[in-house]
Amino acid sequence: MLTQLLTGWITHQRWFAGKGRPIDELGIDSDVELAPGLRHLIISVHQAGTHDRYQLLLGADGHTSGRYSHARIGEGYYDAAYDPDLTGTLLTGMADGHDLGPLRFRHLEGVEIDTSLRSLVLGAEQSNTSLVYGETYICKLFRRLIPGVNPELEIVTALARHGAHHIAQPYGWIETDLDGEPTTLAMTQEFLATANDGWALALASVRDLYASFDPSACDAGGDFSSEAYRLGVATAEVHRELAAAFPTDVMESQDVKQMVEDHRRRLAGAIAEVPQLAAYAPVAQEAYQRVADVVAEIPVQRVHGDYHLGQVMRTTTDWVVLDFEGEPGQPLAERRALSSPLRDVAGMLRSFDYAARHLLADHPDADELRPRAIEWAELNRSSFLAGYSAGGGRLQAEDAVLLRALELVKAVYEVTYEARNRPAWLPIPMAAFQVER
Ligand SMILES: Nc1ncnc2c1ncn2[C@@H]1O[C@H](COP(=O)(O)OP(=O)(O)O)[C@@H](O)[C@H]1O
Ligand SMILES: O=P(O)(O)O[C@H]1O[C@H](CO)[C@@H](O[C@H]2O[C@H](CO)[C@@H](O)[C@H](O)[C@H]2O)[C@H](O)[C@H]1O
Repeated sequence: MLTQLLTGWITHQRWFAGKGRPIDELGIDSDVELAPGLRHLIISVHQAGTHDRYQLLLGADGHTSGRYSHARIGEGYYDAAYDPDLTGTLLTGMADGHDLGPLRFRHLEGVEIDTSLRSLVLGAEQSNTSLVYGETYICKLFRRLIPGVNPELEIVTALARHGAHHIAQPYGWIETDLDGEPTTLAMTQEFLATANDGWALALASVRDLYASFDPSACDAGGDFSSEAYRLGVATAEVHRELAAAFPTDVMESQDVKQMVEDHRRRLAGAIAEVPQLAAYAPVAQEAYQRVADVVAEIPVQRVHGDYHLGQVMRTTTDWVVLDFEGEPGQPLAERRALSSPLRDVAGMLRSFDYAARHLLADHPDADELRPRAIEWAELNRSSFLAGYSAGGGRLQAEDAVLLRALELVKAVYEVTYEARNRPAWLPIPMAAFQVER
């Protein structure tokens, strides 16, 4: 029976959020035939008081004669995201803009989608599954479904309408209604075939520095600081475009204090999960208290929300910002709430620290290299900030208190993220509390 097969299979998927807990019940909420041999399923998973929904492209084995054994779900069925003979149906649907039962396929006005391209699943499985069509489109299938328009779709379509150029152009999307709300199932964007992601570029620079005999970060061959500066400029431009495309506001003193309270609560939650963090709690508490004491108001707007080097790509001409979804796992309302753009600035500053430190973990000369790693991070942090200011981003002397606190807020988030996903990386965010700024 299909639900039994799915129950056994889903717990092994990278994107399944309920790992380690038994499934009480799995049901099929929606089952739509997209093409012969291809069904679109929305599955409900009930586990000890939680209810999550996931989507799946279900292929019938008869169609493939077992060619997609790596995507096998069980006798007779496989995950058809891996079958390029079937995934063209998604492009055709978006190109036509038709409805299929409860599913709505849409494209942006004026966009023509090439339906002849074949897909490949991008790299390793993440929280979502991305299909790359030829070298032209990337279609992200959101696996775990949260009712509401996905912030990534909402933001990039609004920015595209405003003529923004630091984004991958959106082309189309698929949606349905969940709990009475239009809910994004997938979105298709321009695939940046020749671009490199910021994390890979930064690591190349750090490796180069470690290998070189130059005494300082700025003299090393693979200097990244001019790129960090350009990234700062691009970030300021994206913030300006977000402020033009969405409402803005000013957070008054009472709300600033409320925000500080929320950060304190999150810190307490993180300590409950990762007790070693307790030793550094006073550092964060002090930074938060300074915000409550001296910051009277904060300009707020839509922001990226989970900004780091893995979310930016360098094309031949400029930096492009991806994945405006906010922090995965946070409720949609929180991810869409207005925030200080310094939150993104703080996120990227943390990312320079990550890039500098993560290669130290297994390095035989870690103690010798540590000062150079710190120097690399400081150089790129200051270049990024200089670029952000030059690009028109608000960064005044009095913003230092808020920026410091937001960096520690991000480090607290990273502590729980690493404890859950990559415990060996935990020392990287922990080090953020040991640096005096
Ligand atoms: N438009 C794009 N063009 C080229 N590569 C992309 C594009 N979007 C995403 N990628 C690649 O996929 C990776 C993960 O993308 P992302 O949107 O951050 O997914 P996730 O939400 O799973 O983290 C990026 O680091 C990048 O390498
Ligand atoms: O890219 P995602 O939306 O999945 O973001 C999550 O995973 C990130 C790691 O892939 C994580 O980022 C942290 O590690 C990065 C290096 O791998 C580093 O550059 C970031 O600064 C650091 O926060 C992110 O926090 C998490 O939400």
